Amino acid sequence: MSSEVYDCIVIGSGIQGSCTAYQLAKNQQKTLLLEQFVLPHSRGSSHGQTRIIRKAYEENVYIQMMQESYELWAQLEEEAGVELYRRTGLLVMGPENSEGFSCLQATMQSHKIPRVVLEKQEFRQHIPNVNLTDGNGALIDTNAGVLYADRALRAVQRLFQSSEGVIKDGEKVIDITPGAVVTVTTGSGVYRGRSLVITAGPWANRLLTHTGLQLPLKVVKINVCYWKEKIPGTYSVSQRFPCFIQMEPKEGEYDIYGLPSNEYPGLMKVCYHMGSETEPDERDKQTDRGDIDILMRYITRCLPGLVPVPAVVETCMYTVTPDHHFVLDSHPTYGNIIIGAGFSGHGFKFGPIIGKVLSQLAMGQVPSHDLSPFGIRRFQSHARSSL
Ligand SMILES: Cc1cc2nc3c(=O)[nH]c(=O)nc-3n(C[C@H](O)[C@H](O)[C@H](O)COP(=O)(O)OP(=O)(O)OC[C@H]3O[C@@H](n4cnc5c(N)ncnc54)[C@H](O)[C@@H]3O)c2cc1C
Ligand SMILES: O=C(O)[C@@H]1CCCC=N1
Repeated sequence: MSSEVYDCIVIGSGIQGSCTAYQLAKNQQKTLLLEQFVLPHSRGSSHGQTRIIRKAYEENVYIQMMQESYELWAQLEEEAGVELYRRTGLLVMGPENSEGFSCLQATMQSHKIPRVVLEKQEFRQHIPNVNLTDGNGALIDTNAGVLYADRALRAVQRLFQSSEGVIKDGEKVIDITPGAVVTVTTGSGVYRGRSLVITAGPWANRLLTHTGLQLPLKVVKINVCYWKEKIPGTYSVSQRFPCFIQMEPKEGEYDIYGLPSNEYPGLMKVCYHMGSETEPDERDKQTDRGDIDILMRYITRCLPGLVPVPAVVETCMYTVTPDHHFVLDSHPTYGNIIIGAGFSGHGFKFGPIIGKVLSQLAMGQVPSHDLSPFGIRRFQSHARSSL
C-alpha cells in the first residue's frame, strides 16, 4: 500500500464520476479516479455519440438544476475547446389532458422556459413527417438539443488530468474499508482517501455491499435502435428536425424518444425509455425484444418516413430507482462516503451539476442545490442495511 493519501477517491469514470473528479481537482483536491475497464469503453451507461439535453421537466428541482447545468456545459466547451452541445429544440408530444403533459406545461411556464406550443393545425406545417396522435398536445422546448456524449466524456477526463487528477483505468475495485481514511482495494493496488465517491452506475449495489448498504436499484438493458430514413435526410439535423419525446405513447407504456439523424448518415435514433432487467455483467444474455415491438408499432403509426424495422441495435443500461429520481447523498453511516446513483436513464444532461454537488458533499460543504428529493431516506422501506 502506498503511503499517499488522496483527498478523494472516485469510483467509476462514467459521466457522473468524471465530472465529480474534475470538480474536485479544480478545487485543488488531490483526486484519484478508478475505472474497472480500459478507457474508453462501452459497457456502462455513458457511452454512445449523443444524449438529449432539455429543461422540459415536470419537476421544479430538475429545471433549477438544468439552469446551472447549461451554464456549466458551456463553460466545459470553452475549457475543452470542443463543441459539446448542438441546439435542435425538443418536441414533446403527450395526451393533452394527462397529468404528465399538463404538469410539464405548467412547470415550464412557471419557470419561463422558452417554448412554443403547437396547435394541431400548425403541427404538420412545422413538423412534417410526424403524425400527431389524436388527443395529443405538442410543444417545443426551444433551447433543448443534443450533447455529444462520447466527446464530452473524453473532454471532461482530459480536463481532469490536466488539473493534476489521476485516472487509473483497468482497475476494478474489489473491496472498500470505511473509516476516517477509506481504504479502496483494486485488482492491482490499495489506495487511501479522506473521502470516497461511488458513481458506479449499474454496479453501484455491488460496491455498496462493502459498506453494508443496498439501494432499491433495478438495472435494465436498453436496446438503442437506429431506423433507416426512407428518404435520406428526412429527419436530419441539417433539415432542422428536433429531438422528440412522446409521452405515454399508449396507456401503460413508457415514453419513446428520438434524436435527429446525424451520427450514422440516414439513420435516426428512436428508443423506448425502459428495458428488461439484467445483471450488468450479463447484459448480452438479455435478449428480450418487447421494447422493439413497441417501437416498431409506434414508428409505423407516427414516423412514416422511417423503415419500421431497426437497422442498427446497440446496447446501453439504465439504473432505475422506484421513483425514477436520482440518489445524491452521503452514506447513512459513513459521512465521508458519497453516493451518486440511480440516474434512471436521464442523468447525462445533469453531469456537470451533479459533479458539482457530489464534489461539494465530498469536501464537506453544503451543496448548492436542494438535494432532499434525492436522499437515501426516501427508500426507508426498501433500503437494506446490515449495519
Ligand atoms: C440508451 C440511453 C439513452 C440515454 N439518453 C439520455 C438522454 O438523452 N439524456 C440524458 O440526460 N441521459 C440519458 N441517458 C442516461 C445517462 O446516459 C446516464 O444517466 C448516465 O450516463 C449515467 O452515468 P453514470 O456515470 O452514473 O454511470 P456509468 O456511465 O455506467 O459509469 C459508471 C462507471 O463505473 C465503473 N465501475 C463500476 N464498478 C466499478 C468497480 N468495481 N471498479 C471500478 N469501476 C467501476 C463502470 O465501469 C462505469 O464506467 C441515457 C442512457 C442510456 C443507456
Ligand atoms: O433524458 C432524456 O432527455 C432522455 C429522453 C427522455 C427519456 C430519457 N432520456
